[in-house]
Amino acid sequence: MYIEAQSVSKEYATVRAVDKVSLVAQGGEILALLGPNGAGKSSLVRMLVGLTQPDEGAIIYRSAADGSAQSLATEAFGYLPEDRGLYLDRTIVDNLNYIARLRGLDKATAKQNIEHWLARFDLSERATEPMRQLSKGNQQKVQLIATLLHNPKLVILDEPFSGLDPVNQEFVLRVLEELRTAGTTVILSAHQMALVERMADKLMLMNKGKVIAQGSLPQVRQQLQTQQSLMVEFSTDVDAETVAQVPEVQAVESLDSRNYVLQCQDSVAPEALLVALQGCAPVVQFSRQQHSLHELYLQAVQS
Ligand SMILES: Nc1ncnc2c1ncn2[C@@H]1O[C@H](COP(=O)(O)OP(=O)(O)OP(=O)(O)O)[C@@H](O)[C@H]1O
Repeated sequence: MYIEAQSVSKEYATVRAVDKVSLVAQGGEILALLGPNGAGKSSLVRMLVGLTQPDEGAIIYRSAADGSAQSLATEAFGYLPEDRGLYLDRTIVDNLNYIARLRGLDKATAKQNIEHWLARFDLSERATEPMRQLSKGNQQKVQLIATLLHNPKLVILDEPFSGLDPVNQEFVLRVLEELRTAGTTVILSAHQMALVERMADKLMLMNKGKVIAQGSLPQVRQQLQTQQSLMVEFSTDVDAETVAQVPEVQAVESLDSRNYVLQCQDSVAPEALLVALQGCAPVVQFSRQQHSLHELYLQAVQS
């Protein structure tokens, strides 16, 4: 199954939380929604799982086989909500049995799946403890198990990494990669750029309800990158002012009297810049610095 959002918008009393957002998430693919607090990620996710309806546009679930539109059966998807929903006074295993029944699993399959996932998440020995006794991270792991228990084909996770330590974040990342390998469609929202950068096939950056960049990581980089940073080392001392006078250079940061970091428009060809810089003094080293997704994201949402 795959999912398509066609120019969906959602408005609350005073705010347009989602503004004409379109996306397609295919089986065997991880789509990550990124954006600052209030960007509209959860509002979008709630529409994707059918909890709320778009004011404009449409959400369509399609068969992977022939692309025909389908209704979304509860057993077909797993949803990790932003407001976690398990009963804190009940034990882990009671909670998971309850979820398994809701998802239509028979007793034997429920038992088998619960045991499998508890072992996988290293929680088998705590199965009979009330949720309340667990750390925040372990509660989050049980929430994830509740989402995956019935082997859904479409998994939608609102901030799956929140509350997890780095080791467990890595672990969840591996689980998501396994789901992808198994052909599951995975959509998640997250704030952890470095993790998302490593795993997502597609990214969608939102700000104030709108999409500001969308596509594969290289495509998103290209859409966000308006400036490039270059490092230059001259063979002799050069004044910062002399370097700043090179027309292509927008900003200069001096590391010492021979080494500079330069900011230029992304459209400037490095070869042309190198020729211009040679006019200041012979250049012994010249390289382009790669901005991290985190840096590009900050530039985009703060501008
Ligand atoms: N039920 C609601 N009623 C009114 N306004 C809402 C409601 N839900 C969300 N909003 C508003 O819609 C905007 C988008 O919120 P949303 O929770 O979708 O953002 P988000 O990107 O998920 O943020 P975060 O990263 O903080 O979870 C915000 O301005 C928020 O205050």
